[in-house]
This record gives sequence, C-alpha cells and structure tokens, in this order.
Amino acid sequence: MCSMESLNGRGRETDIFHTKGVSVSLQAKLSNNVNVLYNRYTVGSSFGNKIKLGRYSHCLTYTCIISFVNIVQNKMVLAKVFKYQHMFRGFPKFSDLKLVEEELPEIEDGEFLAEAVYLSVDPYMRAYAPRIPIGSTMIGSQVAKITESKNPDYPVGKYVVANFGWRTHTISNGKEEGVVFQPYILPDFEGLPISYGIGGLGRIGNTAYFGLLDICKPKEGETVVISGAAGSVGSIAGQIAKIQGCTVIGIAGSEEKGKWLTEELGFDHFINYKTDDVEKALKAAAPNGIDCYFDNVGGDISSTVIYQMNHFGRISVCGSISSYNSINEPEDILIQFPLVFKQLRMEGFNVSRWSDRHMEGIKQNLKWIKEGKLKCRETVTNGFENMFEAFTEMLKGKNVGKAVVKV
Ligand SMILES: NC(=O)C1=CN([C@@H]2O[C@H](COP(=O)(O)OP(=O)(O)OC[C@H]3O[C@@H](n4cnc5c(N)ncnc54)[C@H](OP(=O)(O)O)[C@@H]3O)[C@@H](O)[C@H]2O)C=CC1
Ligand SMILES: C/C=C/C(C)=O
Repeated sequence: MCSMESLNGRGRETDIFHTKGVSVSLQAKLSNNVNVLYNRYTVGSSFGNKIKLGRYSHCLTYTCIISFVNIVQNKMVLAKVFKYQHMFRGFPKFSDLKLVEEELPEIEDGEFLAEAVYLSVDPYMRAYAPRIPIGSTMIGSQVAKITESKNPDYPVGKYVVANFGWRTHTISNGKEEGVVFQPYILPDFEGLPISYGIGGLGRIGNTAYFGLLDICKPKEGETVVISGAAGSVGSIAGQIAKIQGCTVIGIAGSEEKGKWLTEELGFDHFINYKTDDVEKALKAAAPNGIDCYFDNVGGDISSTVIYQMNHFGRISVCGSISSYNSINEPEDILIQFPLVFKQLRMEGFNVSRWSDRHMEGIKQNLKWIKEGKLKCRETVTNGFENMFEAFTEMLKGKNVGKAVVKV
C-alpha cells in the first residue's frame, strides 16, 4: 500500500512516499504563489498543472486516487546529492558514496536556484579524494539551469557553470566557498552543446590550451607526445599541437581510440600502451627525438617518453592518472638523469593558474571548433543516479573524449 513517508509544509515540487519500501517520487507542480493548506486532495484531478510521476509509477495501479494528509504546498525542492561517505582506498567503491535527498529552503535575496543539466566526472575527483571532508558533497562541476533567482547577475533561464558538486539542485549566491572558479553564466557557444561548458569550452579545454601553449611552447615542425591522448584534455591538447604545425604522437589504451585520433583528429601516430612496446614504438614514430611532452598519466609511460626527449625539451605535467588508484607508493624511477643531461624543463600546473584568462581560452577553442580545426567528443551517461558508474568507467578508460552525465 502507498503511505506517506515525508511531507513538508514548504513543498513546491516534490512529495516523497513509499510503497513496500520503494521510494516513489511524485512531483506535483502547483502554479506559483499558490500557498494552500490541503487537508485532503486527489492527485490527477485536483491539479490543473504539471504532474510528473516518478520511476515507480506502477504504484498508481493501486489507485488513481492518493490521499495526502496535511500538506502545505509551498516551495520545497528536493535535491539528490552524493555524499562522500568513506575515503577512497584503491579503486573507488560504490559504498564510498551515499545518495541522499536534501530539502532545500526557499531562496533569499541575492540567491538563485540552479538545476543540474550536465555533470562532469573527472580524474581529479579521485586525485583530490584524500582532501575531501568525509560527509561532504562529492566535488565536481556542472552546467545547471537557473530556475529561480533573486540575484540579477544570475537570471532565470540562463545556464551557469559551477562547482556545485554531485547534486541535482543547488542554491547559491554566486560565491562558492573554497573554489577558485566562481559560478559564471555560460557564454554563448553559438549553437554548440551546452555540455561543452564542462568540457572543451571550459576548464578542460583551457587545461589543454594553456598547459600546452604556455608551458611546452611548441614550435612548428617539433614533435609533441601526448599521453592520455584520447581523453578530454589529451585529445584537445593533441589537436592544438597539430594547429601549431607539430608532428603529434598520441598514447592511449585502445585501438578504437587510436583510430579516432589518427583518422578523425589528425594525430600523426598512435601508440597503444596496453599492447605496444612503448619504447620501440616511440623510436619508430619519433626517430629524431621528442621536443614536447604533455603528460596526463605519469608512471612508466612518462619515464619512457622523457628518456627519448631532445635537448631543451619541455614537459608539461598535467596529471598522473596511472597512480591515482594505487595503494602502494610508486617505484622510484630516475628522471633526474635525462632532466640534467638533456637540460629539460619540466613544469607541473593547475589550470586555475590561468583563471584570469579563462575566457581567452574558451574564445580561442570556440573559434577553432567553428573553423573545423578542433573537435570535441563526449561520452554521455544518462541519469544522475549513474554518476558513480560514469566516474569509475572513466577511470577505467571506457570514455572517449569528455565523460559527462546528463541528468
Ligand atoms: N593540471 C590540471 O589543471 C588538470 C589536470 N587534469 C589531469 O589531466 C589528466 C586527464 O584528465 P581528463 O582528460 O579529464 O581525463 P580523461 O578523459 O583522459 O580520462 C581518463 C583517462 O585516463 C586513462 N587512464 C586510466 N588509467 C590509466 C593508466 N593506468 N595509465 C594510463 N592511462 C590511464 C584512460 O584512458 P586509456 O584508455 O588511454 O587508458 C581514461 O580514459 C588527468 O591526469 C587529470 O588529473 C585534468 C584537468 C585539469
Ligand atoms: C586541477 C586538476 C588537477 C588534477 C590532478 O586533475
């Protein structure tokens, strides 16, 4: 039987009830400004407005008439939120996170309510995990639609790019604590997908753009190696190196990825680190040595690349995903030898370094996309509930291009 589990006197959107232990979401949206105390009402007939039925609509087979007691229909919004429950150890486990519902209050002056449309899953979520406070919302960025606002800088109907974490609904005043990137209105992408705001036309694109151009400073005719080449950052970095007139070698983990890199994105060579002898394959692809290395993965792959670099080569250290899930300390590999004898320059970076030039990167990447010189690919997972799956599939290399979740 259907029984009321949770009622709240400030609800505008969602009432929650349970049937035989199964959570059923029934969203009955009343017209704005309605604030009526319903002692009893009948779903489906009383409401002239939008009615959304949750996943378990079979509950309706019991009856089309569901009685609710003492509902004050107001402006309640329920947010689904993934909480960071246990510190990741090794490869993340589903039980490390907890999916909860949070009831949001009404927005106040200066605030807006945003509803997530696309959420990002990224390797840094694993890399930064030891610093995430237990019990807090899982970290991450999203493109969200502003659905209510009492802040003129964030008008209703606009999309916002923000570090709200793994949550469907968020109230913000535009000043998020502890994050470099504050929520900003999605720029005009001239018809390109809004999801690019968390990918090629956002921090991901800028990581490739600034990390390659400002640190490696590739020159025409030079040889550039990109590891993690078929991922979101790597695929863009490699294409930007091509735009600079370089010979580009991509390293990634599957033949399908290699085909995409060479046949569609214009990479000159592909090395499958899972099946090829990377050292030999590099020698064959770069017989005159390597000038620039954009490093997304670290570990053995990177040591092998660095040992084949030319004098005064430049290494941009973007990330080291090969170690993020390791429990054991990595084995020592001596890279000081080539650094000294080849007089290499190796520099790590965080894309936030260029936050004051954020729009420059977005505008340039947008221009290149419009000119047909840059392609962005996405691997889309549907459903907020599947965030964890999307995240771990990305860590396993199942994504091609940017991994995103569509709510
Ligand atoms: N410094 C900065 O400001 C930023 C750094 N980063 C870093 O950039 C890198 C790429 O991130 P992003 O483009 O978002 O993610 P990707 O889209 O590249 O996804 C991660 C990819 O890593 C590869 N991978 C997984 N395990 C290994 C392994 N053991 N060895 C080699 N490759 C592996 C997989 O591809 P495959 O099939 O090839 O194995 C997978 O698709 C990461 O290291 C990330 O931390 C990202 C954003 C900003
Ligand atoms: C800013 C992002 C850093 C990593 C390690 O991904």
